[in-house]
Amino acid sequence: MAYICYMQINIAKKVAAEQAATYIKSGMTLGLGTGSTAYYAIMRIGEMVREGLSVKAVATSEESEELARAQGIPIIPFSEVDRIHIDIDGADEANAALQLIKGGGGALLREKIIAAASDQMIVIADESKVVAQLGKFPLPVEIIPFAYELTLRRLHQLHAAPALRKKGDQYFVTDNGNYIADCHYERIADPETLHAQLNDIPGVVENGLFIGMAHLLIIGKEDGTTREIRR
Ligand SMILES: O=C[C@H](O)[C@H](O)[C@H](O)COP(=O)(O)O
Repeated sequence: MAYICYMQINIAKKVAAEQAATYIKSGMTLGLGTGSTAYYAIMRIGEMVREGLSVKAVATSEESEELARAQGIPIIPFSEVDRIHIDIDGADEANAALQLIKGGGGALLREKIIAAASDQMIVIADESKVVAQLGKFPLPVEIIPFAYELTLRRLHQLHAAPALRKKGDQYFVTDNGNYIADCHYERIADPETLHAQLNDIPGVVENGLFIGMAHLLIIGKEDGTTREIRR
């Protein structure tokens, strides 16, 4: 996924991202998400920095870090992070309880570490991401390459119908050097239980269910308006 490909403006994603940016204040440390919606947030924060906003940031992926630096957003090492005030990130699916599926771009592990360390996680999405029940979007599960065949077997036992993600004719490799198994559930009736079952498998590093992490969901619409759901 290269940010350079977002040439055609997506109004719904852009307005959600820009609304999220209104919560940012000078002096804050920010978490910067990954993906085509987070892209608009990083671009807006870059503009705000150039207009005089004073913030520091950490990024959830190499590509978001690169984009942020190019936009003039100061990126700090984690050793210098005291607290992260606001994390702004996208989602592949979100329900009304603000439970999420993330990791469509493969950044779920770093995204979850940063979301968990943030005072507030703001999720930005267009309307197509809002669902009654999670699961139609294949759930990304990050697994280590060692003995991945055995880990996939364990995922099969959880009825995940896992498919190892590919990039061209190679396996997709995350920023952490791991693989992604996309798990096809169609409907996830009990996200909490599944989250625990997946992370209990040796070889699974993390899964893309984000439960109890998001505080605010900002939904952007094509007509340029936004709607907010708070937890
Ligand atoms: O790994 C990627 C992230 O979880 C993204 O935030 C998620 O896939 C949503 O991406 P997008 O905004 O491009 O739909």
